[in-house]
Amino acid sequence: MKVFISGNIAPIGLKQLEDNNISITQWKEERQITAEELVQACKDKDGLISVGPNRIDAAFLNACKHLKVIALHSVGFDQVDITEAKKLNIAIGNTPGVLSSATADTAFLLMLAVSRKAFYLHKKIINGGWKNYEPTPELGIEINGKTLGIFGLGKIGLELAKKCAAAYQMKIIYHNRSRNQEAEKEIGAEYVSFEELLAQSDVLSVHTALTAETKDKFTLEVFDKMKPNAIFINTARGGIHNEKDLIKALEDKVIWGAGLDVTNPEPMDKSNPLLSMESVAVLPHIGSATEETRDAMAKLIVENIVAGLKGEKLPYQV
Ligand SMILES: NC(=O)c1ccc[n+]([C@@H]2O[C@H](COP(=O)([O-])OP(=O)(O)OC[C@H]3O[C@@H](n4cnc5c(N)ncnc54)[C@H](O)[C@@H]3O)[C@@H](O)[C@H]2O)c1
Ligand SMILES: O=C(O)[C@H](O)CO
Repeated sequence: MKVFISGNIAPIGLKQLEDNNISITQWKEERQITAEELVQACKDKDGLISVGPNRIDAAFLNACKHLKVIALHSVGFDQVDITEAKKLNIAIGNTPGVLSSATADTAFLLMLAVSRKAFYLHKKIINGGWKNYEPTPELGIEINGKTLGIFGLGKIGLELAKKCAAAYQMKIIYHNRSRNQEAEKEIGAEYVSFEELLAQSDVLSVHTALTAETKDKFTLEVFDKMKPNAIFINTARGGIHNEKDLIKALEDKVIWGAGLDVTNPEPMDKSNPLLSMESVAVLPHIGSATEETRDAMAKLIVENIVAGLKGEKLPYQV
């Protein structure tokens, strides 16, 4: 059985694939593989491990109908045409759960970094701007005891809510497609309408998938309904907020700050105005990027690939 890997996965995953007698070919270049190159690379393969944003759209799936399984190196699957894959009987697997804590940590890190203007002040030191100790004009705001609003209280949202309730006694409110009884019982999370979420959150963190419903959900009109001292955090997908509107909302002080692990497009251009704003922190999509989590993701990917190549139901099937 032959598998193509379109990027890097943890070495433990490569070893486990070899232990299962799976022959692997891997994309080693620094640049992202193109759509044409991906089709070409998958021509004689039985499975694909898709790392990064390669579009697994109808064109790709129809050009590679022979694939038995595609294991995503992600929990998100907005890059995949699931309906078409189902029609063509190609199993799609993802990596739920194992990355929830690491990704919630990234949201937590951004929340604190924004609240104290940490990335901006770090750059200020590099640029020789730290002259002496004095009350700084760049004051932060505190998180302790404030209200955290979660948009999309699934696995990652719940991890963040638990961390914020425990560490900072934050009040947790959330808006979701359905009620999350576990969160309501465990941390007293309160279900609110989307409008209430906007009106009450001091920190609003996005954790839904990118779908037709959530695409461009956060526009200027929406930011306008938030508190002027609110912090907006997005570690889900860059397409969920409208970037032009977010820039305008920050420039006009409609909201206080923003922390982003995801942007639209990715990579973000280094001239982007968000990168020079005081109360903004941006990371290059590192939500799950810890050694422990990447090892755990690789193990799930191997389980999905091995099952898919045998024609069995994937343990983590989308
Ligand atoms: N930055 C990163 O590296 C990183 C890492 C992991 C996941 N992610 C992103 O985070 C997303 C969430 O991951 P998860 O494991 O928590 O998924 P999940 O499915 O457990 O949670 C998503 C939640 O959003 C809710 N939801 C979906 N559409 C909604 C809508 N229109 N309105 C309200 N609620 C809605 C769902 O009901 C669910 O509770 C992924 O889809 C992925 O895009 C990013
Ligand atoms: O969805 C995910 O798991 C991350 O964003 C990695 O792509």
